[in-house]
Amino acid sequence: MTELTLCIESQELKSRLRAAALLMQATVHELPLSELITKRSLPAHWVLVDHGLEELGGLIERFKAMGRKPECHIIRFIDKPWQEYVYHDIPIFASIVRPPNPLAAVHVLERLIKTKPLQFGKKKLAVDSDGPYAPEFVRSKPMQRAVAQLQVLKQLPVDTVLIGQTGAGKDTAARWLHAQSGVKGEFIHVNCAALPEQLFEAELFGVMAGAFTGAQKDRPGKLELANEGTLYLDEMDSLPLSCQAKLLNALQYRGATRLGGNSFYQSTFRVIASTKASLPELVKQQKFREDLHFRLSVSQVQIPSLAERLEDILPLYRHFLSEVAFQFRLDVPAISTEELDELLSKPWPGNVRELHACAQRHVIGLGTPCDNAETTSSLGLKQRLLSFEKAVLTQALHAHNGCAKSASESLGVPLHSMYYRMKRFELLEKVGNSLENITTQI
Ligand SMILES: Nc1ncnc2c1ncn2[C@@H]1O[C@H](COP(=O)(O)OP(=O)(O)OP(=O)(O)O)[C@@H](O)[C@H]1O
Repeated sequence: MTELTLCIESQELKSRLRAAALLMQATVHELPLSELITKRSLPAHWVLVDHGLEELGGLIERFKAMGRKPECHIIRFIDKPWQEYVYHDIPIFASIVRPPNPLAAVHVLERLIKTKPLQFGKKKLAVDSDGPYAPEFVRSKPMQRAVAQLQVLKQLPVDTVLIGQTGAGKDTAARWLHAQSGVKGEFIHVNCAALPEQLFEAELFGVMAGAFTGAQKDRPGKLELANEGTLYLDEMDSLPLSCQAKLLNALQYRGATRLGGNSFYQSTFRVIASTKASLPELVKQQKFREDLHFRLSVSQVQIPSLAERLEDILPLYRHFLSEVAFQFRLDVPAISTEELDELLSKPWPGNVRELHACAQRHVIGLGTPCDNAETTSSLGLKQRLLSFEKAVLTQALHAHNGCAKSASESLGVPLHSMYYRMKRFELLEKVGNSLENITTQI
């Protein structure tokens, strides 16, 4: 049975957590923080606190002095996401935003408690990682400028153009704006570069049954689907001129007529467009309509390239390492000084996307930032498959607390074959079990 000790000051939060514990059928103890700090032995289970870090200082010191993995795990409730992100050296298991009701509390607590065997003693502690613009990742001036603009624009649903290199985070920014603006409707993504010219009208404006051969049913267009939401026109700079004229009309009147239809429908949506190239430059080259450029560019945000965000590279990289390690149930690798230098000196033409891929390779053992990507990608198919196999096995073993039998069943491989593979990849030690331990668990 799960045991929770509540060291909670806020009465409101306390009653929510009591109700959550009831729903989870967990046993609850209550204790003021001062008593917890001076208690002879710490409770060997989950301790829920809502204090500031300063107030928690005594408890943290006590954990540190113990010099070993404590049996007691602290979950700290905070007011705002990103108040703290990752704790590398203090033994707080997780910081989570105060759940708004008991059901939400059950949800987060159960999730945390389930991940305990995996996260315990590891550095992946972030739970409330619901935003790409945590102060942690926005230390560079150009990114601070971009985020300040996005913060304003999330409250003003004006049409917006996001300008930036490939992989810099335009899509991320568009989705963030949509999520933060609190609109009722959906986020509808249209990749202008992948949309054949002949299908443009059908896709954007919709189709009535019988409009052309094969149109058996009425189909709404993206404009209709985006009603009360966001229409994200990705790679807007790739849209052919003929389509630009049709789009301009639809944006001007915020509506269209389905192909084969007679009636004009209206739709209320915000347009966010992304472009790699400068629209005024394309206008000069007569590749982009000036009127459409003016129509869209009510506001513009330049998303900086990673090379302009040197201060953000390390926090982002660390975050990706933790995220990927968590995903594959692998250890978070340490970063050497050479690797740090390399991370800061690479040109990163693929921007954040490339950084993420680099962290993936690092975690699954396919290369460090010091290896150049060509060397890594020139690894043979066999070697890459072996690496993937190792990651899958490790993940299954962690998910089953090191029990080879359960892991082999979940993967659908015979037990003897599981052992063979575990030995081959030296996983017996990695999951913290000797062969004998694992055998006795069978
Ligand atoms: N600030 C950020 N924090 C965390 N991850 C990010 C951030 N910005 C971008 N990413 C990640 O980088 C990758 C590329 O980002 P995204 O798709 O937003 O770029 P893009 O500019 O739209 O790229 P493209 O022009 O190629 O479509 C994604 O995996 C995204 O999750």
